[in-house]
Amino acid sequence: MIIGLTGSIASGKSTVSQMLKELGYPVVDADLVARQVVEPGTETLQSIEQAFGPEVIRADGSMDREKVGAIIFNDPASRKKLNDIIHPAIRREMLRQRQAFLAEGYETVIMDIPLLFESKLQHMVDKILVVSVSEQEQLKRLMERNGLTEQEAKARIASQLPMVVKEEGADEVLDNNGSVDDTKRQLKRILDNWLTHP
Ligand SMILES: Nc1ncnc2c1ncn2[C@@H]1O[C@H](COP(=O)(O)OP(=O)(O)OP(=O)(O)O)[C@@H](O)[C@H]1O
Repeated sequence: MIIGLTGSIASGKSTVSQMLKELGYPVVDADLVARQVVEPGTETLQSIEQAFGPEVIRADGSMDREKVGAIIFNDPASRKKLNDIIHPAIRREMLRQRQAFLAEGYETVIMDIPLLFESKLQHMVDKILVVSVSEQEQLKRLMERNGLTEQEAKARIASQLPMVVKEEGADEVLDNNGSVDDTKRQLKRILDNWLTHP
């Protein structure tokens, strides 16, 4: 079974992803994959160099994110060009890692995809688990973790798909308003249920 793990900013996805790793599940981490596909020497980075010129590559062979950021800033055509290179590469690599875990003999694979709904990647998974918190708790945790003002934190929350929309698309919603232990108990219950009644 392929389980997609998602939620909103500061809802507790990383916390739950870590719990799943501790329980022994293999995790494909979309944020990590996004960095892996543009590591020095990758085909994707070569394509980016061809598209935007050698100045986007640093002396050590890594991508100069600031330069790339400056090029695509306020330039939708360049942004699209970059996304058209990077997004398919991320999807391919996520599927490759998923397949590698299955080939190793794992029967359940977790795909930790923060923007699962925004990127329309529902087709990659069999079940969707959404980690949810109340707006109040989300705001409080985000301000604390990132040292943001209320206004800054609210702006970040507003830039994503609303929590309720994600909950509607979920097979199960994990309520992360309580303690970490409470979340762990819910997680185990949901997994037991899915894995015994797929
Ligand atoms: N049940 C909980 N009780 C208290 N604090 C929590 C709980 N779950 C997570 N947190 C804290 O809330 C913050 C956000 O959690 P986490 O980083 O797991 O969220 P996330 O969804 O991965 O966030 P992002 O999308 O921004 O990376 C962290 O500081 C984390 O330690």
